[in-house]
This record gives sequence, C-alpha cells and structure tokens, in this order.
Amino acid sequence: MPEYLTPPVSPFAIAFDAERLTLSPEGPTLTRRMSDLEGLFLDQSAWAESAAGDNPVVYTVTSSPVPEINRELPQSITTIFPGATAGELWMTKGHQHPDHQGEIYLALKGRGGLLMFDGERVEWLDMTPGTIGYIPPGWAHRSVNTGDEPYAFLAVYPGGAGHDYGWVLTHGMGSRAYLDASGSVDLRPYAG
Ligand SMILES: O=P(O)(O)OC[C@H]1O[C@](O)(CO)[C@@H](O)[C@@H]1O
Ligand SMILES: [Fe+2]
Repeated sequence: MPEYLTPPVSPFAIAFDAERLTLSPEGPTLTRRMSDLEGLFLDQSAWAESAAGDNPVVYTVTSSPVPEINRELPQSITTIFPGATAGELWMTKGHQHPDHQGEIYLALKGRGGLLMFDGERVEWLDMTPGTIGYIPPGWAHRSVNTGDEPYAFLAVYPGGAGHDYGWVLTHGMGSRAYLDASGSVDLRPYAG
C-alpha cells in the first residue's frame, strides 16, 4: 500500500487524472463500507440490515502522498457511489476539523452536494463538475451523492486540521438529504 512521503517534503508534481480519478504518485487509499457509517443514517435498522447484509462500499478516498501534518496541504479524491438507505442518500461520514481551518472541494464527476453545519446554520451547495465548494473554518462538512452514477470530487485540505468524526455524532449535520418524487434534493431537518 502506498504511504505518505516523509517530511520535509520536497517540491514535486502530481499527475491528476480527472477522468480516471487518479493521483500519481499515490498515497494511502481507504474504502468506507456501510458498516463504517454506524450512527449516521436516520433509519438505524435499515443501516444495520445493510451493514450485516452485503455491506456495500459507500465511498472510497484516494490520497496523494503529502502527509497529514501541520503546514502541509494534502489532496484526495473521494468517490461516493449512488444509493440510498431508507431514502437517505449515500454520503461521507462527515467531520469537523478540530483545528478550525478551511478546505476546498472541486467536483469532478457525477452530481452531488456539499452539506455544511456550524452548529447552528446549515448550508448546502449543489456540486457538479467544475464547481469549487469552499468550506470555511468551523463548518463541519459532509458530501452526498445526489445522482445515479458515482459522484467524485477533489479535496485540498490543511494537513494539520485533523478529522473529528465524534462532533457529527454529537451535533448532527443540521439536515439530511433525500430526493423528492421529481428527483430534486429534499433537505429535511436532522431529527436524530
Ligand atoms: O473524512 P470523511 O468525512 O469520511 O470524508 C471523506 C474525505 O474527505 C476528506 O476530508 C477530504 O476532504 C478526506 O480527508 C476524507 O477522508
Ligand atoms: Fe475536511
């Protein structure tokens, strides 16, 4: 498995293929299955049934080899597969940066949304190829696939900001994403 570069990192070029969704050289890759998303979907029994059943891959994250440490600026490509659990669209776990720092996402393929929550306010950005979504410091963020093909985006994020997944379990994300009868995104109050 590819690893992160050892700091101090020297200048280098990364070949970014927005069609094949690859970064070269490549760092670590992770795969999140349904069982990794415990406590996140509203319908816990539908989640449990899926996780105990075929336990599908919900999303993958491919990273560049830039290490996740302070002052470095790693990149990753996240691909969320299309699907819904009891109607709730497949999504990333979502996280807050313990060290409040900003982040940018560039949509590459498919159709998605960027849900952000600062503990009080909720924001939703529609993400289609070419959209840059800006995540300001202090806003927890989650990505959602709103289409019927994989939704992929490039992230560039501060390596020392960290990932606090517990924040989302405690505070929620403000809204949950569904589709209405016409196929439009239907954001519902978080409730649970
Ligand atoms: O970390 P989550 O919430 O699973 O989201 C998917 C990916 O998005 C990133 O935050 C990139 O922004 C990765 O660090 C992360 O693994
Ligand atoms: Fe982040």
